[in-house]
Amino acid sequence: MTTELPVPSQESARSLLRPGSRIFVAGHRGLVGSAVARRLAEDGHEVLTRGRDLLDLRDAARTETYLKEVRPDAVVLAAAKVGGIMANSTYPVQFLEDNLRIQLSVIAGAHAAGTERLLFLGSSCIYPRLAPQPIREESLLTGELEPTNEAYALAKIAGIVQTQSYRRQYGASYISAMPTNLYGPGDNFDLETSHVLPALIRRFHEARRDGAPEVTLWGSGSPRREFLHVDDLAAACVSLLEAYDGDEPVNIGCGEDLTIRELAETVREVTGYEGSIVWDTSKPDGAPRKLLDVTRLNALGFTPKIPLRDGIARTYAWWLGQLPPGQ
Ligand SMILES: NC(=O)C1=CN([C@@H]2O[C@H](COP(=O)(O)OP(=O)(O)OC[C@H]3O[C@@H](n4cnc5c(N)ncnc54)[C@H](OP(=O)(O)O)[C@@H]3O)[C@@H](O)[C@H]2O)C=CC1
Ligand SMILES: C[C@H]1O[C@H](OP(=O)(O)OP(=O)(O)OC[C@H]2O[C@@H](n3cnc4c(=O)[nH]c(N)nc43)[C@H](O)[C@@H]2O)[C@@H](O)[C@@H](O)C1=O
Repeated sequence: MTTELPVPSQESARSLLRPGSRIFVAGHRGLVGSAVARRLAEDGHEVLTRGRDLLDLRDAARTETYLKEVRPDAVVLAAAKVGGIMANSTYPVQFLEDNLRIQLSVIAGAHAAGTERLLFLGSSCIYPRLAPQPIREESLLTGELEPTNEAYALAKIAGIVQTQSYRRQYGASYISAMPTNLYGPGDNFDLETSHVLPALIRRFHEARRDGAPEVTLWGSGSPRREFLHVDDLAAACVSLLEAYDGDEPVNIGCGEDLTIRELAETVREVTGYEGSIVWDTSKPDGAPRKLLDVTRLNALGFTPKIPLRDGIARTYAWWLGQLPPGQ
Protein backbone atom coordinates (compact mmCIF):
# COMPACT_ATOMS: atom_id res chain seq x y z
CA MET A 1 0.00 0.00 0.00
CA THR A 2 1.26 3.48 -0.84
CA THR A 3 1.79 5.95 1.99
CA GLU A 4 1.76 9.02 -0.24
CA LEU A 5 -1.02 11.48 0.38
CA PRO A 6 -2.43 13.06 -2.78
CA VAL A 7 -3.63 16.44 -1.54
CA PRO A 8 -4.40 18.78 -4.44
CA SER A 9 -3.60 22.47 -4.36
CA GLN A 10 -6.33 24.74 -2.99
CA GLU A 11 -7.27 25.76 -6.54
CA SER A 12 -7.68 22.25 -7.91
CA ALA A 13 -9.24 21.12 -4.60
CA ARG A 14 -12.30 23.23 -5.36
CA SER A 15 -12.95 21.21 -8.50
CA LEU A 16 -13.45 17.96 -6.53
CA LEU A 17 -16.82 19.19 -5.27
CA ARG A 18 -18.40 21.74 -7.56
CA PRO A 19 -20.46 24.56 -6.00
CA GLY A 20 -24.12 23.58 -5.79
CA SER A 21 -23.43 19.84 -6.09
CA ARG A 22 -26.28 17.39 -5.63
CA ILE A 23 -25.22 15.11 -2.78
CA PHE A 24 -27.03 12.03 -1.46
CA VAL A 25 -26.48 11.69 2.28
CA ALA A 26 -27.26 8.09 3.25
CA GLY A 27 -28.30 7.96 6.91
CA HIS A 28 -29.38 11.62 7.09
CA ARG A 29 -31.42 11.07 10.28
CA GLY A 30 -28.43 9.74 12.25
CA LEU A 31 -25.83 11.56 14.35
CA VAL A 32 -23.31 11.88 11.51
CA GLY A 33 -25.64 12.06 8.52
CA SER A 34 -27.71 14.88 10.02
CA ALA A 35 -24.59 16.93 10.81
CA VAL A 36 -23.08 16.34 7.36
CA ALA A 37 -26.40 17.23 5.68
CA ARG A 38 -26.63 20.48 7.71
CA ARG A 39 -23.08 21.42 6.80
CA LEU A 40 -23.46 20.65 3.08
CA ALA A 41 -26.71 22.66 2.93
CA GLU A 42 -24.99 25.60 4.69
CA ASP A 43 -22.26 25.40 2.03
CA GLY A 44 -24.87 25.75 -0.72
CA HIS A 45 -25.09 22.16 -1.91
CA GLU A 46 -28.36 20.37 -2.67
CA VAL A 47 -28.79 17.55 -0.15
CA LEU A 48 -30.70 14.50 -1.35
CA THR A 49 -32.19 12.18 1.27
CA ARG A 50 -34.33 9.06 1.48
CA GLY A 51 -35.51 7.70 4.85
CA ARG A 52 -35.23 4.03 5.76
CA ASP A 53 -39.07 3.85 5.70
CA LEU A 54 -38.91 4.47 1.93
CA LEU A 55 -35.60 2.80 1.08
CA ASP A 56 -33.88 0.04 3.04
CA LEU A 57 -30.28 0.46 1.92
CA ARG A 58 -29.60 -3.25 2.44
CA ASP A 59 -31.74 -3.78 -0.67
CA ALA A 60 -29.18 -3.49 -3.49
CA ALA A 61 -31.65 -3.49 -6.39
CA ARG A 62 -33.88 -0.76 -4.93
CA THR A 63 -30.87 1.29 -3.87
CA GLU A 64 -29.42 1.16 -7.39
CA THR A 65 -32.80 2.11 -8.89
CA TYR A 66 -33.07 5.11 -6.54
CA LEU A 67 -29.52 6.28 -7.23
CA LYS A 68 -30.05 5.97 -11.00
CA GLU A 69 -33.21 8.05 -10.65
CA VAL A 70 -31.59 10.92 -8.74
CA ARG A 71 -28.07 10.64 -10.23
CA PRO A 72 -26.21 12.45 -7.41
CA ASP A 73 -22.87 14.15 -8.08
CA ALA A 74 -21.61 12.78 -4.76
CA VAL A 75 -22.64 10.34 -2.04
CA VAL A 76 -21.80 10.43 1.67
CA LEU A 77 -22.27 6.96 3.15
CA ALA A 78 -23.25 7.64 6.78
CA ALA A 79 -25.90 4.92 7.00
CA ALA A 80 -24.82 1.97 9.11
CA LYS A 81 -25.71 -0.31 11.96
CA VAL A 82 -24.02 1.60 14.81
CA GLY A 83 -23.82 1.18 18.56
CA GLY A 84 -21.69 1.19 21.68
CA ILE A 85 -19.65 -1.59 23.19
CA MET A 86 -22.62 -3.60 24.50
CA ALA A 87 -24.64 -3.44 21.26
CA ASN A 88 -21.55 -4.48 19.27
CA SER A 89 -20.87 -7.44 21.58
CA THR A 90 -24.52 -8.57 21.69
CA TYR A 91 -25.48 -8.31 17.99
CA PRO A 92 -22.37 -9.17 15.93
CA VAL A 93 -24.49 -10.74 13.18
CA GLN A 94 -26.36 -7.48 12.47
CA PHE A 95 -23.20 -5.38 12.84
CA LEU A 96 -21.48 -7.56 10.24
CA GLU A 97 -24.30 -8.31 7.82
CA ASP A 98 -26.26 -5.03 7.82
CA ASN A 99 -23.09 -3.04 7.30
CA LEU A 100 -21.75 -5.29 4.55
CA ARG A 101 -25.09 -5.16 2.76
CA ILE A 102 -25.52 -1.37 3.08
CA GLN A 103 -21.97 -0.82 1.78
CA LEU A 104 -22.41 -3.22 -1.12
CA SER A 105 -25.69 -1.56 -2.12
CA VAL A 106 -24.65 2.06 -1.80
CA ILE A 107 -21.10 1.93 -3.19
CA ALA A 108 -21.98 -0.36 -6.13
CA GLY A 109 -25.23 1.57 -6.72
CA ALA A 110 -23.41 4.90 -6.77
CA HIS A 111 -20.96 3.57 -9.35
CA ALA A 112 -23.79 2.17 -11.50
CA ALA A 113 -25.49 5.58 -11.33
CA GLY A 114 -22.35 7.38 -12.50
CA THR A 115 -21.68 9.14 -9.19
CA GLU A 116 -18.30 10.87 -9.36
CA ARG A 117 -17.46 11.30 -5.68
CA LEU A 118 -18.20 9.08 -2.69
CA LEU A 119 -17.13 9.31 0.94
CA PHE A 120 -17.32 6.11 2.97
CA LEU A 121 -17.28 6.44 6.77
CA GLY A 122 -15.50 3.74 8.71
CA SER A 123 -14.43 3.89 12.35
CA SER A 124 -11.29 3.89 14.50
CA CYS A 125 -12.20 0.34 15.60
CA ILE A 126 -10.82 -0.99 12.29
CA TYR A 127 -7.29 -0.78 13.73
CA PRO A 128 -5.60 -3.54 15.76
CA ARG A 129 -6.51 -3.47 19.46
CA LEU A 130 -2.86 -2.96 20.44
CA ALA A 131 -1.81 -0.69 17.56
CA PRO A 132 1.00 1.80 18.37
CA GLN A 133 -0.45 5.11 19.57
CA PRO A 134 -1.38 7.51 18.08
CA ILE A 135 -2.70 5.15 15.40
CA ARG A 136 -1.52 5.85 11.88
CA GLU A 137 -3.54 4.75 8.86
CA GLU A 138 -0.70 2.35 8.00
CA SER A 139 -1.59 0.23 11.07
CA LEU A 140 -4.58 -1.23 9.22
CA LEU A 141 -4.40 -5.06 9.07
CA THR A 142 -1.23 -5.30 11.14
CA GLY A 143 -2.68 -7.11 14.18
CA GLU A 144 -5.68 -8.64 15.95
CA LEU A 145 -8.90 -6.66 16.26
CA GLU A 146 -10.66 -5.76 19.52
CA PRO A 147 -13.02 -8.73 20.21
CA THR A 148 -15.98 -6.57 21.38
CA ASN A 149 -16.32 -5.04 17.89
CA GLU A 150 -14.59 -7.50 15.57
CA ALA A 151 -17.65 -8.14 13.36
CA TYR A 152 -18.32 -4.41 12.90
CA ALA A 153 -14.63 -3.69 12.26
CA LEU A 154 -14.39 -6.39 9.61
CA ALA A 155 -17.45 -4.99 7.80
CA LYS A 156 -15.86 -1.52 7.87
CA ILE A 157 -12.54 -2.86 6.58
CA ALA A 158 -14.45 -4.48 3.70
CA GLY A 159 -15.96 -1.04 2.95
CA ILE A 160 -12.49 0.53 2.74
CA VAL A 161 -11.33 -2.19 0.36
CA GLN A 162 -14.51 -1.77 -1.69
CA THR A 163 -13.91 1.97 -2.20
CA GLN A 164 -10.24 1.27 -3.02
CA SER A 165 -11.26 -1.41 -5.50
CA TYR A 166 -13.63 0.93 -7.38
CA ARG A 167 -10.78 3.43 -7.58
CA ARG A 168 -8.25 0.84 -8.78
CA GLN A 169 -10.47 -0.96 -11.27
CA TYR A 170 -12.66 1.91 -12.55
CA GLY A 171 -10.74 5.05 -11.59
CA ALA A 172 -13.62 6.13 -9.33
CA SER A 173 -12.91 9.10 -7.07
CA TYR A 174 -14.14 7.26 -3.96
CA ILE A 175 -12.53 7.88 -0.55
CA SER A 176 -12.73 6.60 3.03
CA ALA A 177 -12.54 8.41 6.36
CA MET A 178 -12.03 6.81 9.79
CA PRO A 179 -13.59 8.93 12.54
CA THR A 180 -12.77 8.62 16.21
CA ASN A 181 -15.58 8.32 18.82
CA LEU A 182 -18.19 10.97 18.02
CA TYR A 183 -20.90 12.76 19.99
CA GLY A 184 -23.29 15.67 19.64
CA PRO A 185 -26.90 16.57 18.87
CA GLY A 186 -28.78 13.67 17.31
CA ASP A 187 -26.85 11.05 19.31
CA ASN A 188 -28.44 7.85 20.62
CA PHE A 189 -29.22 8.11 24.37
CA ASP A 190 -30.55 4.55 24.80
CA LEU A 191 -28.60 3.09 27.73
CA GLU A 192 -28.37 -0.40 26.25
CA THR A 193 -27.18 0.52 22.76
CA SER A 194 -25.53 3.95 23.02
CA HIS A 195 -21.91 4.99 23.13
CA VAL A 196 -20.40 6.10 26.40
CA LEU A 197 -20.78 9.88 26.19
CA PRO A 198 -24.58 10.09 25.74
CA ALA A 199 -24.94 7.25 28.28
CA LEU A 200 -23.01 9.25 30.88
CA ILE A 201 -25.06 12.39 30.23
CA ARG A 202 -28.26 10.44 30.72
CA ARG A 203 -27.07 8.48 33.77
CA PHE A 204 -25.84 11.59 35.64
CA HIS A 205 -28.89 13.65 34.65
CA GLU A 206 -31.32 10.99 35.88
CA ALA A 207 -29.32 10.38 39.08
CA ARG A 208 -29.43 14.09 39.88
CA ARG A 209 -33.14 14.30 39.08
CA ASP A 210 -33.90 11.23 41.25
CA GLY A 211 -31.50 12.15 44.10
CA ALA A 212 -29.55 8.88 43.64
CA PRO A 213 -26.42 8.67 45.87
CA GLU A 214 -24.30 6.90 43.24
CA VAL A 215 -24.07 6.17 39.52
CA THR A 216 -22.78 2.85 38.20
CA LEU A 217 -20.67 2.97 35.04
CA TRP A 218 -19.26 0.14 32.95
CA GLY A 219 -15.77 -1.29 33.08
CA SER A 220 -12.76 -0.05 35.04
CA GLY A 221 -12.76 3.57 33.84
CA SER A 222 -9.14 3.17 32.72
CA PRO A 223 -9.57 2.87 28.90
CA ARG A 224 -8.66 6.02 27.00
CA ARG A 225 -10.89 7.46 24.28
CA GLU A 226 -10.72 10.42 21.90
CA PHE A 227 -13.97 12.34 21.35
CA LEU A 228 -14.87 14.64 18.45
CA HIS A 229 -18.00 16.77 18.19
CA VAL A 230 -20.06 15.75 15.18
CA ASP A 231 -20.09 19.31 13.77
CA ASP A 232 -16.28 19.18 13.62
CA LEU A 233 -16.55 15.76 11.98
CA ALA A 234 -18.96 17.19 9.39
CA ALA A 235 -16.51 20.01 8.60
CA ALA A 236 -13.72 17.45 8.20
CA CYS A 237 -15.88 15.33 5.85
CA VAL A 238 -16.57 18.35 3.65
CA SER A 239 -12.84 19.20 3.61
CA LEU A 240 -12.09 15.67 2.43
CA LEU A 241 -14.77 15.77 -0.26
CA GLU A 242 -13.38 19.09 -1.50
CA ALA A 243 -9.70 18.36 -1.32
CA TYR A 244 -8.74 14.70 -0.91
CA ASP A 245 -8.59 12.15 -3.69
CA GLY A 246 -6.41 9.33 -2.43
CA ASP A 247 -6.51 5.57 -2.09
CA GLU A 248 -5.71 5.47 1.62
CA PRO A 249 -8.26 6.12 4.39
CA VAL A 250 -7.89 9.34 6.38
CA ASN A 251 -8.26 9.41 10.19
CA ILE A 252 -10.58 12.05 11.64
CA GLY A 253 -9.97 13.02 15.25
CA CYS A 254 -8.91 15.87 17.49
CA GLY A 255 -5.53 14.42 18.48
CA GLU A 256 -6.26 14.26 22.24
CA ASP A 257 -7.73 11.57 24.46
CA LEU A 258 -8.64 11.07 28.12
CA THR A 259 -9.62 8.17 30.38
CA ILE A 260 -13.26 7.18 30.74
CA ARG A 261 -12.86 8.09 34.42
CA GLU A 262 -11.80 11.64 33.43
CA LEU A 263 -14.67 11.82 30.96
CA ALA A 264 -17.09 10.75 33.69
CA GLU A 265 -15.83 13.50 36.01
CA THR A 266 -16.34 16.09 33.27
CA VAL A 267 -19.88 14.91 32.47
CA ARG A 268 -20.68 14.76 36.19
CA GLU A 269 -19.66 18.41 36.57
CA VAL A 270 -21.52 19.54 33.43
CA THR A 271 -24.75 17.88 34.60
CA GLY A 272 -24.33 19.15 38.18
CA TYR A 273 -24.51 15.71 39.78
CA GLU A 274 -22.82 15.57 43.20
CA GLY A 275 -23.05 11.86 44.09
CA SER A 276 -20.35 9.23 43.65
CA ILE A 277 -19.30 6.95 40.79
CA VAL A 278 -19.12 3.15 41.04
CA TRP A 279 -17.37 1.04 38.37
CA ASP A 280 -18.95 -2.27 37.33
CA THR A 281 -15.91 -4.26 36.24
CA SER A 282 -18.09 -7.17 35.07
CA LYS A 283 -18.79 -4.99 32.01
CA PRO A 284 -16.21 -4.88 29.19
CA ASP A 285 -13.55 -2.17 28.86
CA GLY A 286 -13.03 -2.72 25.15
CA ALA A 287 -9.88 -1.39 23.51
CA PRO A 288 -7.38 0.03 26.04
CA ARG A 289 -6.69 3.06 23.84
CA LYS A 290 -7.42 4.25 20.28
CA LEU A 291 -6.03 7.72 19.78
CA LEU A 292 -5.82 8.53 16.08
CA ASP A 293 -2.84 10.08 14.33
CA VAL A 294 -4.36 13.00 12.42
CA THR A 295 -1.33 14.12 10.43
CA ARG A 296 -3.05 13.41 7.10
CA LEU A 297 -6.18 15.30 8.06
CA ASN A 298 -4.18 18.25 9.38
CA ALA A 299 -2.35 18.43 6.04
CA LEU A 300 -5.72 19.49 4.57
CA GLY A 301 -5.76 22.46 6.95
CA PHE A 302 -8.45 21.04 9.21
CA THR A 303 -8.53 21.77 12.94
CA PRO A 304 -11.47 20.99 15.24
CA LYS A 305 -13.22 24.00 16.80
CA ILE A 306 -15.33 22.60 19.63
CA PRO A 307 -13.52 21.86 22.94
CA LEU A 308 -14.78 18.70 24.68
CA ARG A 309 -16.30 20.39 27.72
CA ASP A 310 -18.22 22.94 25.57
CA GLY A 311 -19.34 20.15 23.26
CA ILE A 312 -20.65 18.10 26.18
CA ALA A 313 -22.52 21.13 27.57
CA ARG A 314 -24.07 21.83 24.16
CA THR A 315 -25.05 18.18 23.71
CA TYR A 316 -26.58 18.08 27.20
CA ALA A 317 -28.58 21.24 26.42
CA TRP A 318 -29.75 19.72 23.13
CA TRP A 319 -30.84 16.49 24.81
CA LEU A 320 -32.68 18.37 27.59
CA GLY A 321 -34.63 20.09 24.81
CA GLN A 322 -35.78 16.69 23.52
CA LEU A 323 -37.15 15.51 26.87
CA PRO A 324 -40.80 15.69 27.88
CA PRO A 325 -41.45 18.44 30.48
CA GLY A 326 -40.35 17.41 34.00
CA GLN A 327 -37.89 14.73 32.85
N1 LIG B 1 -21.16 7.49 16.42
C1 LIG B 1 -19.83 7.31 16.49
O1 LIG B 1 -19.22 7.47 17.57
C2 LIG B 1 -19.07 6.93 15.27
C3 LIG B 1 -19.67 6.72 14.04
N2 LIG B 1 -18.90 6.36 12.96
C4 LIG B 1 -19.50 6.06 11.67
O2 LIG B 1 -20.35 7.10 11.22
C5 LIG B 1 -21.42 6.56 10.46
C6 LIG B 1 -22.74 7.06 11.02
O3 LIG B 1 -22.83 6.73 12.40
P1 LIG B 1 -23.91 7.45 13.35
O4 LIG B 1 -24.47 8.63 12.69
O5 LIG B 1 -23.26 7.56 14.66
O6 LIG B 1 -25.03 6.33 13.45
P2 LIG B 1 -26.60 6.52 13.69
O7 LIG B 1 -27.09 5.22 14.22
O8 LIG B 1 -26.86 7.75 14.45
O9 LIG B 1 -27.16 6.74 12.22
C7 LIG B 1 -27.17 5.72 11.28
C8 LIG B 1 -28.13 6.05 10.18
O10 LIG B 1 -28.15 4.95 9.26
C9 LIG B 1 -29.49 4.67 8.94
N3 LIG B 1 -29.64 3.27 8.59
C10 LIG B 1 -29.22 2.19 9.29
N4 LIG B 1 -29.57 1.06 8.65
C11 LIG B 1 -30.22 1.43 7.52
C12 LIG B 1 -30.83 0.73 6.47
N5 LIG B 1 -30.84 -0.61 6.43
N6 LIG B 1 -31.41 1.43 5.47
C13 LIG B 1 -31.42 2.78 5.49
N7 LIG B 1 -30.86 3.52 6.48
C14 LIG B 1 -30.27 2.84 7.48
C15 LIG B 1 -30.28 5.00 10.19
O11 LIG B 1 -31.61 5.16 9.85
P3 LIG B 1 -32.77 5.37 10.95
O12 LIG B 1 -32.67 6.82 11.30
O13 LIG B 1 -33.99 5.03 10.25
O14 LIG B 1 -32.43 4.45 12.09
C16 LIG B 1 -29.57 6.27 10.65
O15 LIG B 1 -30.10 7.39 9.97
C17 LIG B 1 -21.29 5.04 10.56
O16 LIG B 1 -20.68 4.57 9.40
C18 LIG B 1 -20.38 4.84 11.74
O17 LIG B 1 -19.61 3.68 11.60
C19 LIG B 1 -17.55 6.24 13.06
C20 LIG B 1 -16.92 6.44 14.24
C21 LIG B 1 -17.62 6.79 15.45
C1 LIG C 1 -17.14 4.30 18.23
C2 LIG C 1 -16.76 2.96 18.77
O1 LIG C 1 -17.69 2.59 19.77
C3 LIG C 1 -17.54 1.31 20.37
O2 LIG C 1 -16.34 1.15 21.02
P1 LIG C 1 -16.06 1.82 22.40
O3 LIG C 1 -15.30 3.06 22.21
O4 LIG C 1 -15.42 0.81 23.29
O5 LIG C 1 -17.55 2.11 22.89
P2 LIG C 1 -18.37 2.83 23.98
O6 LIG C 1 -18.52 4.26 23.69
O7 LIG C 1 -19.63 2.05 24.12
O8 LIG C 1 -17.54 2.61 25.35
C4 LIG C 1 -16.35 3.28 25.64
C5 LIG C 1 -15.88 2.94 27.04
O9 LIG C 1 -16.81 3.51 27.98
C6 LIG C 1 -17.14 2.54 28.97
N1 LIG C 1 -18.44 2.87 29.57
C7 LIG C 1 -18.63 3.21 30.87
N2 LIG C 1 -19.93 3.39 31.13
C8 LIG C 1 -20.58 3.17 29.93
C9 LIG C 1 -21.93 3.24 29.60
O10 LIG C 1 -22.83 3.51 30.40
N3 LIG C 1 -22.24 2.98 28.29
C10 LIG C 1 -21.28 2.68 27.35
N4 LIG C 1 -21.65 2.45 26.07
N5 LIG C 1 -19.96 2.60 27.69
C11 LIG C 1 -19.62 2.85 28.96
C12 LIG C 1 -17.08 1.23 28.20
O11 LIG C 1 -16.99 0.12 29.07
C13 LIG C 1 -15.83 1.44 27.35
O12 LIG C 1 -14.68 1.17 28.11
C14 LIG C 1 -17.61 0.22 19.38
O13 LIG C 1 -18.90 0.10 19.00
C15 LIG C 1 -16.70 0.47 18.20
O14 LIG C 1 -17.11 -0.34 17.17
C16 LIG C 1 -16.64 1.90 17.73
O15 LIG C 1 -16.41 2.19 16.60
